[in-house]
Amino acid sequence: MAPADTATPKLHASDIGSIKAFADSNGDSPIPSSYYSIVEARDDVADHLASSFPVIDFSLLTSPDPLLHADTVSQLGKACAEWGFFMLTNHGISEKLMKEVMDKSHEFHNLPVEEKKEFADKGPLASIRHGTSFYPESELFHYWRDYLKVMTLPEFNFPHKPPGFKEVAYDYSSKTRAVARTLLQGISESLGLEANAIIKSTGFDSGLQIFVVNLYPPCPQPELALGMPPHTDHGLLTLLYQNGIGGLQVNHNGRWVNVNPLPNSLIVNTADQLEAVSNGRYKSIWHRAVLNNKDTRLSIVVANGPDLEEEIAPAPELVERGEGIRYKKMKYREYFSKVQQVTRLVDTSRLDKVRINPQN
Ligand SMILES: O=C(O)CCC(=O)C(=O)O
Ligand SMILES: [Fe+2]
Repeated sequence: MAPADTATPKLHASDIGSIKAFADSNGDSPIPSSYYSIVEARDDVADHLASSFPVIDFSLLTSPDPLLHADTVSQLGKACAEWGFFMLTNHGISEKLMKEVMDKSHEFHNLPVEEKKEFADKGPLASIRHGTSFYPESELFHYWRDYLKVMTLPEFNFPHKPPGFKEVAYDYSSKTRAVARTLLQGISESLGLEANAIIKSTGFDSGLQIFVVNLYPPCPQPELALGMPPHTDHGLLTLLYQNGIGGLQVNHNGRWVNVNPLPNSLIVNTADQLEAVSNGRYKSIWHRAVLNNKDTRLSIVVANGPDLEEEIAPAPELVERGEGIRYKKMKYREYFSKVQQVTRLVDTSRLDKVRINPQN
């Protein structure tokens, strides 16, 4: 007798190489069972919470009016403490640049598979990595997503095709870095620290930046698969921009919430190193990407981290004022390479590697 899943063979992501190429040829046929990730409950979305998702107006944070600035700093602190995520408006990055970087990112993923082979993922510290799923070699099931990940800082690297991509990506990476730097100043202030405290203690000005383009093709059975599993980001601050198609869900007090950003806004989240630096006041929040069966979704994610050689630890002022030290000191390079080895992100937190009391 034929096995029950004959119609949905257990294809391995590494054999597929690109889920976009696979989806293009698969049409509306059932998806391979190796992409089923239904163990992660999908019916618990709390839509009534979406309207309370925080919004921060960047132009008020940079306002010369001290009252407007102080008020925005306190909103920023509240957003980081309560959600660990917020939508950033009026960030000053032009619509033209955002459109260009999105168009070129899409063009990259649309290049024939052969043309992208030279960028195939050769491990976490490679400067340019193109691949599919999340950790295709070791994960329990695969994810309906292709990626391009490029280290754009401390040195700028970038694929040389399609023409013009490198130039707009350079511009976008620099501008988002400046926005992240200003946000870190506001976040420092919101913790009662000197504005440059986090920038200095994490070596931010010689820090890591990774530019990621995620592409999620339409999935004929979106209720069975995920684009990205629940995870936290490893750096300090992540800035996400999507092509108008929803899919990001944020875990808020145990419930999944759909994020519906305004056009041209950025979605920002506090990541693992910020949780450690803030001694746990600002948590690194779990998020995931869900799929749809109509539209290709792209997200451009710029992850901003510390200097790889810097030892990251809670700010001493917070430890003295608070409940004692809650995170161990760890060099960012060590943390970065450790988290790349985590395979079962569903039930383990990367931060348990540095949490002094993993219950916290
Ligand atoms: O595409 C998304 O909405 C999520 C992407 C993400 O979380 C990541 O790249 O770390
Ligand atoms: Fe993420």
